[in-house]
Amino acid sequence: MPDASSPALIIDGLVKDVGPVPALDGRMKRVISGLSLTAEFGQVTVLLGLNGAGKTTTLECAQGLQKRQGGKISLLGVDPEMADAALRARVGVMLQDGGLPPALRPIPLLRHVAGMYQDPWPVDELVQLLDIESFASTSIRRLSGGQKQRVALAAALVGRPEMVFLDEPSAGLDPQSRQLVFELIRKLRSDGLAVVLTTHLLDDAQRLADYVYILDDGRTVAEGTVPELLKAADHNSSTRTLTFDATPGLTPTLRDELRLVETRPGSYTVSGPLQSSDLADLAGWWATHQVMPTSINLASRSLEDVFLDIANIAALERAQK
Ligand SMILES: Nc1ncnc2c1ncn2[C@@H]1O[C@H](COP(=O)(O)OP(=O)(O)OP(=O)(O)O)[C@@H](O)[C@H]1O
Repeated sequence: MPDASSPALIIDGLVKDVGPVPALDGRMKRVISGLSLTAEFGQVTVLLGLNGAGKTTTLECAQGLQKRQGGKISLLGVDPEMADAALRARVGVMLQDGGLPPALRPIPLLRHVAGMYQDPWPVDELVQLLDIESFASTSIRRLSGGQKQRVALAAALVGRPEMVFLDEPSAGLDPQSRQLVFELIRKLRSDGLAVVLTTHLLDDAQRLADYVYILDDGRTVAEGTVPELLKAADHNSSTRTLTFDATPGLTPTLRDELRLVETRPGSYTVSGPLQSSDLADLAGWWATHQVMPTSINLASRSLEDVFLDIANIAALERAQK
């Protein structure tokens, strides 16, 4: 295993231009503007961002697949633009479009890839972990999107890499396959690998991430562990949502800072900086008016709420520039 005392990946002030772009009269377009991030061994680092935020470009620069215009990158201690076969063998990559040979069947493909490494992950074990056996006799061309994803993940891991880049590994997976992939990612983490992944599924990020970077317009606009991001958002907007079902049209009186809406007859939503004393006030009001709610639910903010807040603020700031 690698030296886990220094990060697996360090990106410092990455700048990336693409083009020439016809819509810009053939000029280049800056899509990454000074982005920095770090990925540690034994952790799952998640990149979040709206479409076009720069996640794939960042990962491709980190892997040395695209040349950068500025900044420094250290991938397992080496500049990825100088990567040789030895470095590539230490890094597993699962791309969004898979890039698998369409005519092959999954297991021969994995055995072929395994043959390129001195000490590969036993193919049978990977096949079992990702439940590839059930579609093993089908050529890759005819596999469903989710089945291809699982083969692509197995192919990224068969060389026993020290770090893996997974671009949207859970996209298009059914709930059962998603669970298999999650368990495997958790195993990679506990085996000490550095896992860097992108996803649009905030629920997945919340369940898997040790550290999250939120990208917008080629920059990092927020970072932290999931609890840190949730806590910071609580300070900023402190929105928790209480919903309850009770007597239609009988609207409780609450503090001015709280917003109460009867979303449909008898269904109420309270949002705002809810405190425990508000719950006591509400219960008192119900007691006074002899109301017994039929359901009550207090939801804490999810990573999705935080992400949308941050993305909206970033978009507003861009519009004001
Ligand atoms: N060759 C290119 N020419 C013009 N624009 C490009 C080129 N490559 C990337 N871009 C632009 O760079 C930006 C970042 O793209 P990138 O694919 O990295 O985003 P992303 O965050 O991965 O998006 P998604 O979530 O949709 O996969 C986008 O605005 C994209 O249109």
